[in-house]
Amino acid sequence: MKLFSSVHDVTDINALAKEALELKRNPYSHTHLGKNKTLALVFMNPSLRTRMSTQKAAMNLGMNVMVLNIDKEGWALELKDGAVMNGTTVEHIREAAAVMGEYADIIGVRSFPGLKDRELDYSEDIFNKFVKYCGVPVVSLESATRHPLQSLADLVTIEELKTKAYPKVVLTWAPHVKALPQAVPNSFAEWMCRADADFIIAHPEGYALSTEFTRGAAITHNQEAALADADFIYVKNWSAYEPYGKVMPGNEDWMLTNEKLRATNNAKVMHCLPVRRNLELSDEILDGPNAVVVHEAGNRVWAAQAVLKRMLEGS
Ligand SMILES: NCCC[C@H](NC(=O)CCC(=O)O)C(=O)O
Ligand SMILES: NC(=O)OP(=O)(O)O
Repeated sequence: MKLFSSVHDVTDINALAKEALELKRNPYSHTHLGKNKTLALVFMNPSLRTRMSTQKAAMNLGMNVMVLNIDKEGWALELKDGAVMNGTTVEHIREAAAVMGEYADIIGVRSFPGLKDRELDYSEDIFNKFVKYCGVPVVSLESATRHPLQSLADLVTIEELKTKAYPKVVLTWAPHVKALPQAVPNSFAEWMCRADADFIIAHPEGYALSTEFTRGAAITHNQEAALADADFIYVKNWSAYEPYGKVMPGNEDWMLTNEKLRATNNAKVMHCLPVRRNLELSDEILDGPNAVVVHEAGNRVWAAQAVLKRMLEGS
């Protein structure tokens, strides 16, 4: 594997999830694989889980890891080709990415969307320029439109905890005070559309995701109907795709509560984290027996380790 940017870079998602679970059972089975290999993690935005779980995964494989918070610690990056750099940007991504490729065998990149210009965000300009200029395998640590390491960990979690071959999985929109990216729901949808699951998306009017990611999913504005008999509920806020990046007033009643859980099949509640308590998800759910969010975050290690292992193997 030379690139892990979306579900399209994986031929068999179930085999990859199985490999992640094998690594969970035997984390140090491949410590020789990463000997004298270096992973560089480049962050343009904050991170707790992605940063620590990917570092841990690399260490389990015997790799060395370097982290650069390029937004705070690097030179201001220029992205535009042909730019006359007489303003605030100091270094072009062409040199920056190429230089990092001299120091690392694999590079991870986190680059959130600006949520102002849809065409620019959905072109994955920053992520694709890293891929183009660094010259080594690249793994997405959440890009403008996708978060595949999260989605793989989510698939692993569902495979691990499901009690039937074909569980009902509901992705439900949740309230928030800010405009958030569509990357996590886009990505979860495109993985779930290929998973062994009955997959439904519930969101208020105005929050339809791009059909590029949701093709094959059932979509409804009726949260109550969607939650009926659900085995897994994936809670996430996102801003509108059209009009791009907007947040509509209202819809506070979309927060998941114990009352809403009653109609489900004792559903396990998932969230990628970080989660804003009592806005996106109630205390009673997060502190109750149905929440699997910490377990899910734990699985980020095995997802990252399976991907890094394949990159190191060149398979
Ligand atoms: N990597 C996990 C999610 C990252 C991001 N959440 C956030 O930016 C939360 C910010 C806040 O709650 O203020 C998102 O939704 O894509
Ligand atoms: N879920 C997730 O990606 O968390 P971080 O943003 O903390 O990495």
